[in-house]
Amino acid sequence: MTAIRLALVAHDARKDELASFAERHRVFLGQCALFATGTTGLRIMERCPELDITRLKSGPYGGDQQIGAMIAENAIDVLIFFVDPLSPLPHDVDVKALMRLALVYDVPMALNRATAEMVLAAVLRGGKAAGEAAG
Ligand SMILES: O=C(CO)COP(=O)(O)O
Repeated sequence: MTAIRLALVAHDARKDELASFAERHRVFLGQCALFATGTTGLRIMERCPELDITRLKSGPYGGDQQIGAMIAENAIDVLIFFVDPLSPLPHDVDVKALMRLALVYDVPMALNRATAEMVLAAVLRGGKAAGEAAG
């Protein structure tokens, strides 16, 4: 089976939550091809050093756009993006652009932990969330 290409992104206030999520699912994540924005990737690797994560630029410096471009190139199957809804962000337009491309290309996109748990459960069961959309 081809590895699921999973993008992981979190805003600062949600990075601990995403690192804990990654830790809980570290066995499954170990079977995925993982991509993350710079600081998010670092935080996950601190908790789960065995995970092989391709780290892109930090979000405000183009990391969100890099992941968006990967989605447009059909190189991401699932986006997990723990968003902070309570803080203003200097790169809000990049965040919106990333979400927009996930919508345009119908890539499963989890914006909080509850949804991410459901998406991973669906991926484990197979089906569209498992990357068939990339077909
Ligand atoms: O800003 C981000 C998402 O919008 C994430 O970037 P970092 O993982 O580098 O903090």
